[in-house]
Amino acid sequence: MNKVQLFNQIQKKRSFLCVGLDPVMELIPEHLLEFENPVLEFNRQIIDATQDLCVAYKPNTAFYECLGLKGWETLQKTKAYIPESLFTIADAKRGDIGNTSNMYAKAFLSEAGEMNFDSITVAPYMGKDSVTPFLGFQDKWVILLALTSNKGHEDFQLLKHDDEFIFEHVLKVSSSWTTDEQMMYVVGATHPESFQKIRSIVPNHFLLVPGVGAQGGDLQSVCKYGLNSKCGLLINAGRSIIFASKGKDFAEKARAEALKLQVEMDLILSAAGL
Ligand SMILES: O=C(O)c1cc(=O)[nH]c(=O)n1[C@@H]1O[C@H](COP(=O)(O)O)[C@@H](O)[C@H]1O
Repeated sequence: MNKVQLFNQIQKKRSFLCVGLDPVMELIPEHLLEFENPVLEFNRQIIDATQDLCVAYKPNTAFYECLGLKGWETLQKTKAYIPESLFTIADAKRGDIGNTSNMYAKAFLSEAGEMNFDSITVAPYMGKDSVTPFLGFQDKWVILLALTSNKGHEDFQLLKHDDEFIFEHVLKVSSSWTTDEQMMYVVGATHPESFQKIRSIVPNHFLLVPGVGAQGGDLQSVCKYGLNSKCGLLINAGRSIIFASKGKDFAEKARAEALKLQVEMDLILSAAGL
């Protein structure tokens, strides 16, 4: 999916919500355990209940990899179940020497492959040749970690280099590797104070913003400086939506949580004239 198509979906749905599909076997409602593949059934029902309220889904591959072969199959079938009009993110946080990155890119982005995601999260630590192999696919995206939502972001991302933070340096340097039609950045919702600076470095890029909901991030504060003329934000919420209830009403409750965010997003878009 290209940038114009993504923005069109945002305007059509009045939403820039990304639902995080990070299922945990222990939290799957009991009545689903009778299905041959409870995790897949869980994901399907979450997708059915939320797809008109969001523009993207982000399965984090760790939640599937830990289930072995069956997990990979579940990831593939989940991806295949997501309607084509929604943007898909393989949250795999890859990045390695060039020829290895090339294989990761094929695995997750290739149209001929089994996954065929629109995008993949990538760690910048190994530099340009570890990232560029992911850029060789038309209308597919790299989502590079910039300022992450976790406590450990302080350990490296906030070190200074030439009087700027390392994460700012990552934004400056990596944004010259390709255009804002192929690169997005991860910025945690837990750092609302950083969005003004980030927008001065990358005014036009989409930002994937995890951390709203379970991690305590606030939508309004992120949007204050994060929003740009093409919206430029995908706000991810995982647990607060998919585990809103552990009962038979889990899909209904997930929808209610997604709806709350979508209604807020509609107002934000309208106030910005989008
Ligand atoms: O790349 C990510 O998506 C990511 C980056 C980051 O800085 N923080 C972060 O929480 N994430 C992911 O975003 C999701 C957050 O999920 P919830 O905290 O359940 O909403 C998880 O899949 C995390 O791995």
